[in-house]
Amino acid sequence: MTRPKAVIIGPPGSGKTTVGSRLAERLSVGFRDTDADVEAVAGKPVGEIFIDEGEPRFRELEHAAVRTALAEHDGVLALGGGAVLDEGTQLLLAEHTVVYLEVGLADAVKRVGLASARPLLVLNPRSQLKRLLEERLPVYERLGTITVSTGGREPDEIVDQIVKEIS
Ligand SMILES: Nc1ncnc2c1ncn2[C@@H]1O[C@H](COP(=O)(O)OP(=O)(O)OP(=O)(O)O)[C@@H](O)[C@H]1O
Ligand SMILES: O=C(O)C1=C[C@@H](O)[C@@H](O)[C@H](O)C1
Ligand SMILES: [Mg+2]
Repeated sequence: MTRPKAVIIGPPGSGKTTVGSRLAERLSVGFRDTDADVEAVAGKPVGEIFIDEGEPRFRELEHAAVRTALAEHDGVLALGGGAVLDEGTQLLLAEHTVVYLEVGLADAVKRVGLASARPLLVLNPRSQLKRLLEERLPVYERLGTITVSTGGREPDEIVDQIVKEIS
């Protein structure tokens, strides 16, 4: 059965795209990101989907993208930051190697920057991120089969740890 070598989850700014793509290079496998898959299906960037069609529609498209990617991708798969909130997605993840990238509020704020392109963080990135972390941390913790701390660590060092833990 085809399945990803690793599925990467975590909050915005945890480094899912950055670390996930380097992990894929290191393992010589393909990298896929469900945010990009949703953008390809919708024909527009995530931010525009939120504005034109609303968050519930984005979440529907995202769940479909996760289901498809889990079934057909055999490399490294990064999920959008909020994908894990969907109960159907939580069930699908139960059979996978799920890497949770842990990040604290201060680092996440620094990494997403003040002028964020992320639709959920446009108004007040710090307070939005704080609320989002509080709400989601228990879910990330529960779903991660491997938890990797990213604070004060370079992406390549994080990749080293993941490679060790999944092999
Ligand atoms: N370990 C790290 N140390 C320092 N900066 C990092 C680290 N990981 C990622 N970054 C930087 O943080 C920013 C956000 O990273 P990235 O886009 O990979 O996060 P993400 O988890 O994919 O976010 P999103 O959920 O919004 O897609 C980028 O500018 C990236 O270069
Ligand atoms: O954390 C979230 O809810 C999001 C994270 C991004 O990856 C995108 O999926 C979108 O901006 C929503
Ligand atoms: Mg990303």
